Amino acid sequence: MITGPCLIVQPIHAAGLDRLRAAGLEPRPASGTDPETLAREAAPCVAVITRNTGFPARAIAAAPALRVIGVHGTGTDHVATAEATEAGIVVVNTPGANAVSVAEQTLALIFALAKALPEADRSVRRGDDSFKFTARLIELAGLTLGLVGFGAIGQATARLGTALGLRVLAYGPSRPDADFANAGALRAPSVDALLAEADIVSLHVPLTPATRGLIGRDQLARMKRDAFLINTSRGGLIDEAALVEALESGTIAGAGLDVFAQEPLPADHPLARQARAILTPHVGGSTGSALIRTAETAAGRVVDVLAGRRPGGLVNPDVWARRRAL
Ligand SMILES: NC(=O)c1ccc[n+]([C@@H]2O[C@H](COP(=O)([O-])OP(=O)(O)OC[C@H]3O[C@@H](n4cnc5c(N)ncnc54)[C@H](O)[C@@H]3O)[C@@H](O)[C@H]2O)c1
Ligand SMILES: O=C(O)[C@H](O)COP(=O)(O)O
Repeated sequence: MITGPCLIVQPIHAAGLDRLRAAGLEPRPASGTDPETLAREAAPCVAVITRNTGFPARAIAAAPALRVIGVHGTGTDHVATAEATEAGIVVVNTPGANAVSVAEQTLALIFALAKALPEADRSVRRGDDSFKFTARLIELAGLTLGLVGFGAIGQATARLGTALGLRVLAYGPSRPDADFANAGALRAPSVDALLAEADIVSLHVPLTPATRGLIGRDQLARMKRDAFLINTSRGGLIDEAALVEALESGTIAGAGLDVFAQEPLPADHPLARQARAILTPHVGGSTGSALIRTAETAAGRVVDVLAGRRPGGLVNPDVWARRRAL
């Protein structure tokens, strides 16, 4: 029987909490997400489950009993994995658990831009039919969708795109040809080639030192003037000041963003004033089914680690042999 408290940094679906309780753990919701609160509340815990606010080095240092950090989701850029590894703490995530939902969110942002959904909705509510006659909406079939990153979400997005009649071009140098063939995508030789050719550019790479600022002023200038940029991955992939400038000057036609360098996006942020941008608050994985899958998978992997079973989704596999003992 496993016992001990598991800090829940941000709310997760009850299915995950039930899984922890069934194994003997006591889920404890954190009362805040600042490093000081997390350090204080993680101190007695054997496990932590975190969402995209992450788990900082300071909290790791303050938690001598901590054995495992479960990441609710795929991206681990926000977790102090190097410090966890150093301390012998296992980090697990849930790749793929929310991939289809994020691909659907990507398509939702594309549709919202192409069909001007916010503007259309507002015009109806005003009782004003002028939009019907001024609207110049976009037919997607036949356009080129360019995907930067071709893992679980990139491939799921490609399948949805090809079903709509989009021509899908993808950049994923480490992926085998079979992934492209199975998803109906063409291989792009470089990010620059993809930027020049795509009518819609969508980002699906993790945030790492190599991908931070991947899309800056130069890359935006390479895009077509009537192209859209979509980001459901991480805000840090885009130089947001350059994006604001590109939207204001008409260098690109619009942006659909689910993620931001700072979350929540401050209400007075220049992106929040862009008429050519559609913004959602990091909800790509927040469908009912993805939330259940992600919470159950994260909780199940935390329980596996504490029970001594090698879990799926090991982020720091090297630590397994020298993990902290219970
Ligand atoms: N908005 C949301 O709620 C949400 C939900 C899930 C994931 N995400 C984000 O989406 C990202 C992608 O998720 P995924 O499930 O597709 O992950 P994945 O690991 O399956 O795929 C990522 C792909 O990017 C590739 N890659 C890494 N660096 C690259 C580079 N410089 N150039 C080209 N390719 C590169 C990897 O090799 C991999 O194939 C996650 O890292 C996460 O940050 C956001
Ligand atoms: O990387 C991911 O999977 C998402 O960013 C998950 O974020 P969430 O747990 O806050 O939904």
